[in-house]
Amino acid sequence: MKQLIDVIQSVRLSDDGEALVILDQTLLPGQKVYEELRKPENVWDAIVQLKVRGAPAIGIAAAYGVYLAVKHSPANTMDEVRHTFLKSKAYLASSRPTAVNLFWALNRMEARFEQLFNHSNGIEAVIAGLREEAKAIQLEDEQVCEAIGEYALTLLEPGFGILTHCNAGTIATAKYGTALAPIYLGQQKGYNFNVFADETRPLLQGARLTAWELSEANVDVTLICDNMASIVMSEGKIQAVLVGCDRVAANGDTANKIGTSGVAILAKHYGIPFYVCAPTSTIDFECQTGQEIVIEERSAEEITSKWYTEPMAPKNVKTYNPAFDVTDHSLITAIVTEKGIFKADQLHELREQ
Ligand SMILES: CSC[C@@H](O)[C@@H](O)C(=O)COP(=O)(O)O
Repeated sequence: MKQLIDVIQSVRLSDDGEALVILDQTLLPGQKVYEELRKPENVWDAIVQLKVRGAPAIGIAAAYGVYLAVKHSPANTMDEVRHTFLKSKAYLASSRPTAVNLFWALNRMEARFEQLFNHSNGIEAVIAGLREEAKAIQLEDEQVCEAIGEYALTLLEPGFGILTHCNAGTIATAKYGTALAPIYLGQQKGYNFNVFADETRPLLQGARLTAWELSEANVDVTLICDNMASIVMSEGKIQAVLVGCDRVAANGDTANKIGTSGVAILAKHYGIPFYVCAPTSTIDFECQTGQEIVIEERSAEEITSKWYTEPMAPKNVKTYNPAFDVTDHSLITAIVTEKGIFKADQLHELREQ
């Protein structure tokens, strides 16, 4: 029988290569709507609105975005093509600031572009090469997530209660997810995990996406409000915390969805291991500590009125809506990558590889 991870693809190129097809994550779990995006403006907008979200999925979308910009451009000369490429790259890079995969994927596309530009047999060859590179980023992400899942599974035992925050599942990546990858792989082996999903205020990625993904996949999942994590931990229901992340600094500090650092502090208090699952493309060795990570701030409306039929806060009340927070490396038991499991102070080994 086909599993959810085999049938849901949140980002892919259309069969004719003319558009990026995304699953609109803002409409889940109510509606499963796929949208075709042809222009960089559409891709930019989909990333800003979180129609496509999750660090690896954003990177894949942006990679296809620059390919589509060149493909649909009226450029006639190689210099015009280069101008189009660089303009759309800079534009897509401005969509969200925190997830390093966005910049990583765009830089990789640029390196390929320069190669093609210097050795190319014309515009069509550049377009074909960019398409190939974006597809490679997507396929590699699938393999990378599977490897993360296999490594993370070695840290877990059948029957474990697992707490997760936000959504680092199959829809946030090419396939499998990062933090949810070991849960899918464990399910295939009959591990029978009990997963607790934090609802993840204010945009409810845990309630709308993780709870949806896991229940569609027949994983035992229990939805809790963010402020219930402490009680479920104190009741002995959680044996491990698994989260994804948007950027890992060289010292192991980790930016992930707002609320993650609070979960890590609780896990430390209750003596529960806290694992961050991330592809090595999420490690930013240019960034020395978490203090250097730019944290996206989003609109007040996400806190005051979204999801409610009437505004839930006084008009004009001051708000603060950081989309991510940084978990100090001292709270992280290990970082699970496709190349193995690392303590924060071992990350430099990956830099040397
Ligand atoms: C594999 S997804 C990893 C992270 O991007 C994820 O945990 C997260 O925080 C996503 O935030 P979002 O704002 O929903 O894009």
